[in-house]
Amino acid sequence: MPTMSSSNEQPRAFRPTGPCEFNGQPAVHLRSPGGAQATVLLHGGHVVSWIPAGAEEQLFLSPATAFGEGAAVRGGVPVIFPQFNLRGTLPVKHGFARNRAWTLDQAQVRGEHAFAVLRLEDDDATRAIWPHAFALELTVSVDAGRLDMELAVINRGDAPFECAAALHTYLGVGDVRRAQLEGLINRTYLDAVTDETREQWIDVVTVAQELDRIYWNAPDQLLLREPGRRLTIASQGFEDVVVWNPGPEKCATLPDMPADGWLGMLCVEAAQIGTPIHLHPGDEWAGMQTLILAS
Ligand SMILES: O=P(O)(O)OC[C@H]1O[C@H](O)[C@H](O)[C@@H](O)[C@@H]1O
Repeated sequence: MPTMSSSNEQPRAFRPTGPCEFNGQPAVHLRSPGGAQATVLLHGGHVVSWIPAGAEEQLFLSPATAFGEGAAVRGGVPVIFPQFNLRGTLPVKHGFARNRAWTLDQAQVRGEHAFAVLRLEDDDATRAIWPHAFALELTVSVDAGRLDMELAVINRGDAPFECAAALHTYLGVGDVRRAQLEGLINRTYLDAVTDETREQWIDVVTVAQELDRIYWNAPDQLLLREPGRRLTIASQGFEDVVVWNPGPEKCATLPDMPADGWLGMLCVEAAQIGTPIHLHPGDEWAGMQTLILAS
């Protein structure tokens, strides 16, 4: 059941950097000295809002999403770990990181940035379905027109493990049918709708119906264009990019989306799927996605 906003929440326009509540859930708010803001739920280590300085909300968050224990929030930036979709042995789609309570390590303003570090470690419940000792560290930072999200995976155990990871970013758009994603030309992708491997022959990806693609070894910089907006989507460490929109028919079957919700979103996900992350005991892997709004 979706929970409603609690009336004693501080209006977002005045929230400083530090712990807060978002829709009744524990969260951390970031505010840079220049006025850029982001909000991250402790549940899932889930970025639910990013407002660059002097601009509007850039992320999509479904008005019908559930919040709270066990929920997978629809929108924002779900953290996908240790499995992407059902591509692996776990029975849980997209793994368990998005469904669990993370802890807040720190939230600070430093120079022009405001940043927070959140952490998730293995426990009895995670080891019951994935028998490895791990830590995830998510660092979220805002500065002017820029959002950086870095996900680190650490092997805390005494045996190697393999995993996948992704930052499943839901970008908000005015009308997805008028949005263009540029930069994927000549890349090979798996079309997950038809289960076929294809080549991207033109430079622009547009959405008119369900679109679900994993681009392998994607470039580290893409551009989202729509009327009045240019947003650069950069990544480091993540080799793949997933582009997803449910389209009208699939959207109508999603209980946590309004029927026309697909028009207002485009997922551009920084992902490590094709070549699994392989970590020896004590090793660490990190990947970053950066969003930059052109002024
Ligand atoms: O509904 P969810 O479990 O959040 O998954 C939402 C979507 O995530 C990714 O983008 C996958 O490529 C899609 O196949 C999936 O439908």
